[in-house]
Amino acid sequence: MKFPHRGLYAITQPENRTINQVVKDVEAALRGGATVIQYRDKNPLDTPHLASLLLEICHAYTTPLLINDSIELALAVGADGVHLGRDDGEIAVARRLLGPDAIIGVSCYNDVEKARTMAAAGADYVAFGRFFPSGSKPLAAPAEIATLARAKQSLTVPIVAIGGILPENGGQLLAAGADLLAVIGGVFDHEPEAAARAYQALFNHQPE
Ligand SMILES: Cc1ncc(COP(=O)(O)OP(=O)(O)O)c(N)n1
Ligand SMILES: Cc1ncsc1CCOP(=O)(O)O
Ligand SMILES: [Mg+2]
Repeated sequence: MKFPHRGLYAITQPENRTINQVVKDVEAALRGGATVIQYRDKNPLDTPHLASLLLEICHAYTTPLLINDSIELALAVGADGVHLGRDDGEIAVARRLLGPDAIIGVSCYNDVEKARTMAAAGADYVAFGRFFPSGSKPLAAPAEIATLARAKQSLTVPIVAIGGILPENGGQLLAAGADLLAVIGGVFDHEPEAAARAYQALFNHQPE
């Protein structure tokens, strides 16, 4: 499955939720128009089981499911790809294990030079952030909105922005150069279908 060029990138929030609730919430986000789902679970209960359920529902909506942090889990469940941060493994290893069609995304924080290196190494998208204070990851280091504009000038892979993004503040990130908005709390701390629609509306106001 291809990584989209724009849209809402919804990331799961399984803490204090049942497996059924997470699946229902992800389906609601998909109904609302989420274009990518990432399974991110820092305190897993039954990770392969939940990941497989999410993969099934994502594919029913022809939407890719990426796995956060774990190349092994992505391989085990046949996910569409993986998201790697600075301590999560190498692009080359992910590519070798997951294959040429896998979507491999990387965190670049506030570092455009790193993003160029990662894109040259085969990353399918690069992510910058956090742009606004994030309740989901309070200690995430800040990134500057100007970084998005600099990234846009020198990168051809899609640019993802993350961190404290709401329908009210996402537009400025798109205007600065982000292609996708990655969101946890703004979608899953609310009714996810309506929340996803509110983000999707931002893309209707941006030039292609
Ligand atoms: C789309 C996207 N961007 C950034 C991150 C953060 O990755 P990382 O720095 O590895 O932090 P954790 O999410 O693992 O806490 C992400 N997950 N997704
Ligand atoms: C995983 C991650 N990396 C930087 S901020 C963040 C959390 C984003 O969640 P939220 O959209 O709730 O701020
Ligand atoms: Mg990580």
